[in-house]
Amino acid sequence: MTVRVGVIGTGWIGGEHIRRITDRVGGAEVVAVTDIDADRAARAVAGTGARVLATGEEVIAAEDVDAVVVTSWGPAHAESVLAAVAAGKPVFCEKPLATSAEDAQRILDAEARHGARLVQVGFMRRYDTGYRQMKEVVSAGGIGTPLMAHCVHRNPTVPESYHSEMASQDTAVHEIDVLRWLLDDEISSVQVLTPRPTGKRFEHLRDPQMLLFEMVGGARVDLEVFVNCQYGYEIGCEVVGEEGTVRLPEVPGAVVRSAARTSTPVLQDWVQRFAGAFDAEFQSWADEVAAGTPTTGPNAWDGYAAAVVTDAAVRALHSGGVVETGIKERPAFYA
Ligand SMILES: NC(=O)c1ccc[n+]([C@@H]2O[C@H](COP(=O)([O-])OP(=O)(O)OC[C@H]3O[C@@H](n4cnc5c(N)ncnc54)[C@H](O)[C@@H]3O)[C@@H](O)[C@H]2O)c1
Ligand SMILES: O[C@H]1[C@H](O)[C@@H](O)[C@H](O)[C@@H](O)[C@H]1O
Repeated sequence: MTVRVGVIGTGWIGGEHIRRITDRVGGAEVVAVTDIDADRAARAVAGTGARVLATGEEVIAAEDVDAVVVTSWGPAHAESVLAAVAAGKPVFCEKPLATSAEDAQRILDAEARHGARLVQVGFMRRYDTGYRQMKEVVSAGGIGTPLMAHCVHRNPTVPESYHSEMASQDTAVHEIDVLRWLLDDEISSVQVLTPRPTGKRFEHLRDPQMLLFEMVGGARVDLEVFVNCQYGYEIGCEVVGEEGTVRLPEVPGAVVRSAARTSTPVLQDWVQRFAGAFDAEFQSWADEVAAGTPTTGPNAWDGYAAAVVTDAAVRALHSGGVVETGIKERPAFYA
């Protein structure tokens, strides 16, 4: 079966995913798209045969749309996901699932009413080869009980529309998910430290930020989020255990020796860094949707748990104190 996909939001990543599904993912095709900027939607599907519809509701309701991809702005995600679940259609939603735990809870409630899981969240790092190697090591007990993790998330620059809360909601949310997955534990508290701000930022933005997490089991994590670092896109992660450490491998690049210097390239964006992970994520999603079973990727609970932590991080940013997340038990529905 070919999964016929409708896409809501055809900006940077929406366009990437449309090309991915069209050119690289087997067993799926894009048949309909929408964007509040209709011209952008038309450009995104030029030459593919997919049609442009006026609204997300029309995409979700279209009879030839088997499954929905939501790649609009974060605050718009929850409404589209809720509409797709109400229509009984599988839905892949880019991160974040929602920009508040309250909205994410509405999605958990909607799936419970539907009686089966329909939602996958775009936490693509779980499909990255390096993170997968780390997960294998940690799960096999290769470093003993994890005690600490040190993480770095740097972007060269961000647009003026990026605000201080997005350091948690849009950027740190990747580490929040991948740490829960790597350490197989939930996050119990968060504190946000604000070092001297870089001069190379828009005035309204607090950048960089340092997030300190405590896991329910007691492990501690530090995460540097620095989204105007200028020099490139860099992701680092090291888990320290009782018997050893495991570190995310560097992405290989050719070593150049010239003019009395040695150099290697630094990646510039998430497209370069995670291209392979996105391809694997979408192939897996398409295969599992075609099989008619709930997908095994990050689900609505993972999106909810991340939103609980980002809500706490936003409160922590404003208060400067340690904020408990109050995360509840994972329901059996998401076991
Ligand atoms: N997994 C990743 O690493 C990754 C990378 C980039 C972006 N993202 C996520 O993807 C989402 C989109 O990011 P982007 O960089 O493509 O942003 P973008 O601004 O380039 O694109 C968003 C598009 O959504 C459209 N849109 C907004 N609200 C809409 C609505 N209600 N209905 C239809 N269209 C709507 C906008 O017009 C725009 O074209 C964000 O949530 C972002 O966090 C994830
Ligand atoms: O939406 C993007 C994307 O998720 C990137 O992977 C992350 O590095 C950026 O900080 C974020 O703004």
